[in-house]
Amino acid sequence: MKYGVIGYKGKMGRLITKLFNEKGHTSVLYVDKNSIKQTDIPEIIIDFSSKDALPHTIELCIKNSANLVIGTTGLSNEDISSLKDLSKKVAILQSYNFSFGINIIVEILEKFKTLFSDWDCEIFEIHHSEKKDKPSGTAFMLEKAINRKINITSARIGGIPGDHTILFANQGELISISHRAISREVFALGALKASEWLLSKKKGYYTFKDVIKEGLK
Ligand SMILES: NC(=O)C1=CN([C@@H]2O[C@H](COP(=O)(O)OP(=O)(O)OC[C@H]3O[C@@H](n4cnc5c(N)ncnc54)[C@H](O)[C@@H]3O)[C@@H](O)[C@H]2O)C=CC1
Ligand SMILES: O=C(O)C1=N[C@H](C(=O)O)C[C@H](O)C1
Repeated sequence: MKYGVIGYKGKMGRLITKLFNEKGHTSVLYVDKNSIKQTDIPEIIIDFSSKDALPHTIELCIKNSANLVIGTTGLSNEDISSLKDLSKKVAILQSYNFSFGINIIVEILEKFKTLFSDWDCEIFEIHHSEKKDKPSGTAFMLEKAINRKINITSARIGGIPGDHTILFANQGELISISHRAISREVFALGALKASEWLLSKKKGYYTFKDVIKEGLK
């Protein structure tokens, strides 16, 4: 596929470009802060950058009729509404976490949340010290899956790619559900899987759960 990367100079942008090229895909659009290079029309645009990039990303998707895979976090409700509007024109896959593991945990939480309705719950997340947003997008995804207001504790320390723990406790027991990304390559692999899946779609709003749905049945 011909693809473009928004945030190509960043940690995720560089990994995505390397992986996609290794798999035989061709990068034809590179965008970063104050920098744009285009050699052809992309079929898919992949955005792992910053919420500030979103208006330009949307403009590029419309101009190139390109589908969008977006992993950028820290998006507002208005940003999500803009993406939903865009999904009437092209296909969009948005997720705050492109690992299989977190999406499986989300599925489990959605299914069993009522069993925990009278348990205390807290979410803890740890990320590398360069991460700009707090709490993580994934923590919000987990809170949404449990469907109630949950206290989230964040730490920004060292080079941790992404750790999330959900604790459920009552007076006699503690359940801990944890996920650790061992390397951020897992997110690049998820973005590749998502892009290949989205390529044939014409329009609509999808999440990474749609990609892994077959395996969850
Ligand atoms: N959904 C997921 O699975 C994952 C999401 N992320 C998210 O992806 C984003 C990027 O993460 P990293 O690569 O670690 O960050 P990074 O800071 O290493 O890279 C971000 C890149 O975006 C560029 N950028 C910033 N503002 C821009 C703008 N207005 N226009 C174009 N480019 C712009 C920066 O110059 C930088 O090169 C973050 O929002 C992060 O939370 C990161 C890992 C996994
Ligand atoms: O910025 C990161 O690095 C990550 N961001 C995502 C988030 O905010 O949840 C996903 C992952 O944990 C890595």
